[in-house]
Amino acid sequence: MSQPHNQENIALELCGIDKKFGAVHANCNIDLKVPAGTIHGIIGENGAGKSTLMNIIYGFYVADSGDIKISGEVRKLTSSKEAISYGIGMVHQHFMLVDNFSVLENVILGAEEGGLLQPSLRKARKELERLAKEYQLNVPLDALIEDLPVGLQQRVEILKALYRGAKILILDEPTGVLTPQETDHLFKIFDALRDQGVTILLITHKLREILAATDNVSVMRQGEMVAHRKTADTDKEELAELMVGRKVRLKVEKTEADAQQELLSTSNLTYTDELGVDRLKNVSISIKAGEVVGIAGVSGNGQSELMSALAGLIKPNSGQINIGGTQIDAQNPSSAAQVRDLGVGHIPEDRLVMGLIKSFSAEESAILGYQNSDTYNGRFLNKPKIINQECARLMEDWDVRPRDPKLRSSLFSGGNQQKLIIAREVDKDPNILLIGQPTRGVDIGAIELIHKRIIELRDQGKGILLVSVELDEIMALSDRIIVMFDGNIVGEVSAQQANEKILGMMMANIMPDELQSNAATTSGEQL
Ligand SMILES: Nc1ncnc2c1ncn2[C@@H]1O[C@H](COP(=O)(O)OP(=O)(O)OP(=O)(O)O)[C@@H](O)[C@H]1O
Repeated sequence: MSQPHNQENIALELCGIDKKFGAVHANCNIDLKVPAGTIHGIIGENGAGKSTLMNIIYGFYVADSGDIKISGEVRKLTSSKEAISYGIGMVHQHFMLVDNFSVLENVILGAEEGGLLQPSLRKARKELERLAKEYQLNVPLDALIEDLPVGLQQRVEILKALYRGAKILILDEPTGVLTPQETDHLFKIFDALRDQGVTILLITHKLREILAATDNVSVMRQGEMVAHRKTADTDKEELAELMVGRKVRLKVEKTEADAQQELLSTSNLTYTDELGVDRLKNVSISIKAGEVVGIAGVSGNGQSELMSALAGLIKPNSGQINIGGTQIDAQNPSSAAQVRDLGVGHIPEDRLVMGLIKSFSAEESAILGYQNSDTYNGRFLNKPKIINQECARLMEDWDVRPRDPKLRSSLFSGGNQQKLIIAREVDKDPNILLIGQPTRGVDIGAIELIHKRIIELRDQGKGILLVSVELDEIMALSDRIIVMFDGNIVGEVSAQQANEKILGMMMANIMPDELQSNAATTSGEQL
């Protein structure tokens, strides 16, 4: 696994980095060389040790052994402050910004003497305007963070790192929350940074992005660095196999759907949020047994509110929801528990906010929402042995790693948390599954499993509503695709009709020529 490079041009070198968390050997004797002014991808299954390694480089964790060299010099990095002083910056998966501060205040916060005093702010503004221009990082400097879309919040994080002098920038899953357009822009920013000699370490599960954006790629598996490749010399199939240690089916195999009776429908559902914004405008949909209905749209166009309304989590202003023949009074909707009783399983979009409780053990998270059922409760006390056994069974069935029901939910990697949540919901044998972003931050082996299981559920006659920002995923799994824009359903296409161009245009509320002729049959009322 040699990595030949001219020593003088190495921005970052890791020699024998080792880190254990109790029995978990998260990083085993890792060697890595990253040439200056390159974009270096780090890939690996969930739990392979990527975030741990990046956190060591960023001084957030201290390695048990091994050396970190920055521009050829061994540096002790025992805090993020030290790492920043050596020119290392990190943009985390979950942003670390103060919501009710402006962009400018966030960038300067803690970065220089004088803090938020006027002279410092003036100086910072000038510097930020320069950086924004140089790297296509335009952000309104006086806007509050809470008013910015996630794509712009991410730019603030990048600006923050550059403002502190970052020459090596680590980005952990930066595109998970971005629209395709925002992702394209991010890659342009990467190119501009590379042109100025900045070195980028990019962690992503999306092999398409690795191939599009990086110069080199290194693969981790079970704590070890198992391969290095020049990006130009490899392809998706090889990288997937290196990550997982076996051949991975990248294509979803499915036969044509055999849609049966209607299981769920809405008519003219409307919802206005607490700020008075109309999020759902007369949304009418139908889901039948044995089909996957995908909802495509740039995030923020009503998909999340539709899922929440169907799951009984928000109260629509008007309209009807019918689940399995039971008419629900949408103004006084059943609680989430009652919706569940009608056979609806819900895999929420944000697993850390609504899917599980981070401080709970896996076995506690594995019964969330069902904790009051007789299965888990005796007459007076709950049944700890049953709860433990059930969680162990789900872990085995869905390959949740590590198989430790007692481990805190927050200590599982994102993909393993996701498998646990899906396992919990599917295990209750619902007729209808509302699935939000099923593979966000999930590795390729787990995606293969999750996709396969979703199609199996469809073939068993379940009705599935799928919301995903990943167009590839929507196209691979759905039998029908509904597109939402500004709270409206703007059209529907079949799996056969759909392609990225058509969906992209509909997501921008432009009716593609191909669909003009049958536009009349795709309005919300007919769905
Ligand atoms: N603070 C911690 N305490 C205990 N175990 C931990 C801790 N942080 C990580 N781990 C474990 O170390 C291993 C590596 O985790 P890490 O988060 O580095 O993987 P990853 O490759 O980044 O995964 P993902 O792609 O899901 O983000 C996992 O088994 C994880 O459960």
